[in-house]
Amino acid sequence: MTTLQITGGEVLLPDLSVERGDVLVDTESGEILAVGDTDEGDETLDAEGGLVMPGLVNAHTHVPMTLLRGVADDKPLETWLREDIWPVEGAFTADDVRVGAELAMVEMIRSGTTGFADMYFHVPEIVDVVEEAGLRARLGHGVVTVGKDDEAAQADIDESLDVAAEFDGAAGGRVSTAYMPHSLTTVSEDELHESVARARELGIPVHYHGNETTEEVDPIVDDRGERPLKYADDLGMLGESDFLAHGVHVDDTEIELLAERGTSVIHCPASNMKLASGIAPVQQMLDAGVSVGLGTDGAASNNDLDLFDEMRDAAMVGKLAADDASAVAAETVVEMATRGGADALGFDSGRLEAGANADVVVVDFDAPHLTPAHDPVSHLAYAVRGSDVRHTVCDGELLMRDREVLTLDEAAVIRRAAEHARAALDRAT
Ligand SMILES: N[C@@H](CCSC[C@H]1O[C@@H](n2cnc3c(=O)[nH]cnc32)[C@H](O)[C@@H]1O)C(=O)O
Ligand SMILES: [Zn+2]
Repeated sequence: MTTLQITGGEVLLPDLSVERGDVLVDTESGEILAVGDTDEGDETLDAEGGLVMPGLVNAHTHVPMTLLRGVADDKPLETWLREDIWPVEGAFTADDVRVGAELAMVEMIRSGTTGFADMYFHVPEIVDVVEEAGLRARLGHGVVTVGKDDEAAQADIDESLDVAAEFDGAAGGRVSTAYMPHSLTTVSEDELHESVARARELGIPVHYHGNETTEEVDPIVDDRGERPLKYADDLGMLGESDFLAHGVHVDDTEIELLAERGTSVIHCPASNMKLASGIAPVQQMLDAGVSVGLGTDGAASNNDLDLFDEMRDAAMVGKLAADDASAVAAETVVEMATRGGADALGFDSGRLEAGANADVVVVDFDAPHLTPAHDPVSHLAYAVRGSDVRHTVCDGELLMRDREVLTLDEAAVIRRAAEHARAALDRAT
């Protein structure tokens, strides 16, 4: 056994109290051995002046979309997807996806994210990059069958189920998978019915965009005379390990259903604001017992992958939505970005506790915008930025030390990403 002691800082404990202490990690098994007063490690990581906390979990994103950052702003979802995003994505090669994923992973490591869920295509490339970057991820191939002939639609579904079966447990267990139909309107009822049953046979969770906009919800209600999540429930898509992104336009009956079924909702406040999709009733969902994680969604609708930003957005817009300044409090968003997301994705992470995965980051509190540090949890929600992260550890492996990314060549990744983005845009237009 080789051990790493993260030492000299304050530690954020699972009850969100903060104490001076160390975290001892088994770098081989990738587990936390002890928190608080620990033995010395074979190696040490200096956390002086910092807060040691669980790595953040970005529970809904599309990593290769970093290449589309700033490509199409200030448009609503449907127009944005059909006019701008899907045409360029159609020109993406497997290599573009790899390069976009690399850029996203550098960005996530730098801003304290150690785990994420991703829906995209060319998933084998994304698996490769996760393996190299050292992060933890639940990955899937997004299925869109609307506008495709039967053969192409079936091929898309088969590919999603095949990659999910093939890569579950890859990268030494850091990669897990899910079946990912894009949404309840971009895949037909028969297709969902049949494919979700196949996902159940494989024992893999289902992840999709749910109740994101009124343009998506209204036609379902008009055509079927029932709420979208009742429809999803009938299709078997509200299991305990399933998780849906957005949940913006959900009514009381749907909130109750989510709580009863134990299905998680991944709140993506920045994307919902930017595309003017609406404001998710997060406090209401939490009060009803729904488990909620936090996601950035893709970089083209955010426009970054900084979960500290997302925590602040969630707290701010949550108060506005509830017309109550005490709604979606600092502790709540910190929970959502750590344990909430980890639980939604089935990661044994998101808390600093012996036995949990050693997914740990150190935030440098020695900065003017973080002074005075009366309440570290308040700072995490409202004042810390991704660039304040000093060290990032995932599965016991050091991914960034003193703001230097160790697993990917940052300068080369940035250069390649800029080149690939330009070339893909040229091909698409
Ligand atoms: N196999 C599909 C690809 C789906 S991947 C997942 C898709 O979700 C899209 N996407 C990104 N953000 C959002 C969102 O907020 N709502 C709905 N779709 C999104 C993204 O652009 C990507 O095309 C195909 O052949 O088109
Ligand atoms: Zn999305």
